[in-house]
Amino acid sequence: MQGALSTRPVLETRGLGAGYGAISVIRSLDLSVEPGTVLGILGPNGSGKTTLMLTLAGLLRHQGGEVLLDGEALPSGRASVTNRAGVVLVPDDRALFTGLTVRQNIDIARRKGGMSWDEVGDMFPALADRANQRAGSLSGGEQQMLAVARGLVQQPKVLLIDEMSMGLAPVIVEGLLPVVRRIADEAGVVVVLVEQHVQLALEVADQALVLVHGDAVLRGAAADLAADPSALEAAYLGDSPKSPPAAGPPADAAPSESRTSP
Ligand SMILES: Nc1ncnc2c1ncn2[C@@H]1O[C@H](COP(=O)(O)OP(=O)(O)OP(=O)(O)O)[C@@H](O)[C@H]1O
Repeated sequence: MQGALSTRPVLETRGLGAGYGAISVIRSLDLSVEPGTVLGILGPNGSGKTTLMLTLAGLLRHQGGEVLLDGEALPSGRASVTNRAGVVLVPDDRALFTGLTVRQNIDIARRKGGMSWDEVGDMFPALADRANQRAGSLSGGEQQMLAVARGLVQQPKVLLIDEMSMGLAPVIVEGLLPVVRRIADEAGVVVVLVEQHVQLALEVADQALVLVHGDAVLRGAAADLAADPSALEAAYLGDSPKSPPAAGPPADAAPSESRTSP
């Protein structure tokens, strides 16, 4: 995968299995992601994207295989150890302290060596302007910025962003995604981005994979995937050698024309 800073992967999974108790969702997933790479995780509803993120974050135990950070295996199902090692999740519900101000949300999360308030303000001017506003009174887009900023001040090596666009209009998402690119380019952070707006995700990502029923049915350079919407659509519909043809996802789960066409 592309990586401006080094060719040594920061994040790897080897034969990773994930799920819930007796339920297997992800089967034997291999990933290798280099510094400064944005990896887009795509796929229809229920395909295992959030399950993967929770497992990478240590919130779910592995069902098999391993997750490695800088070549060292992370313990299975140990969220605080994983977080301290540098894998930081921005959850889809954003999990902000809504009664606290923007600045307080940042200050609580900051780790030694993490981004300063001025650096946060440089990356998110809208947050700097609202330092003393309660997080609960921010707009959805501003709350998402705050959730990402709170992740950044934890000095992540890997930032897992689950559904940045949840509840947001595409135009707002379009404004947020360049920040994701900056995070990867300027800080060398690996960003793993789950995103329903396929085309927007492919514009910002270096690499992408499509999960369907827990299998990576299509993966490659984001630009290549964006250039071949029919392959992408076929992958969503389960029409792939690695995934037997299935009834297909619900109609609203398949990428719409506006999402897949370049
Ligand atoms: N706590 C749970 N217990 C059992 N099964 C679960 C649990 N959470 C999720 N699942 C199942 O795991 C599968 C994958 O769900 P997951 O949330 O990872 O999908 P997703 O790709 O993130 O979907 P979406 O795009 O709708 O958010 C689904 O079949 C879901 O029903």
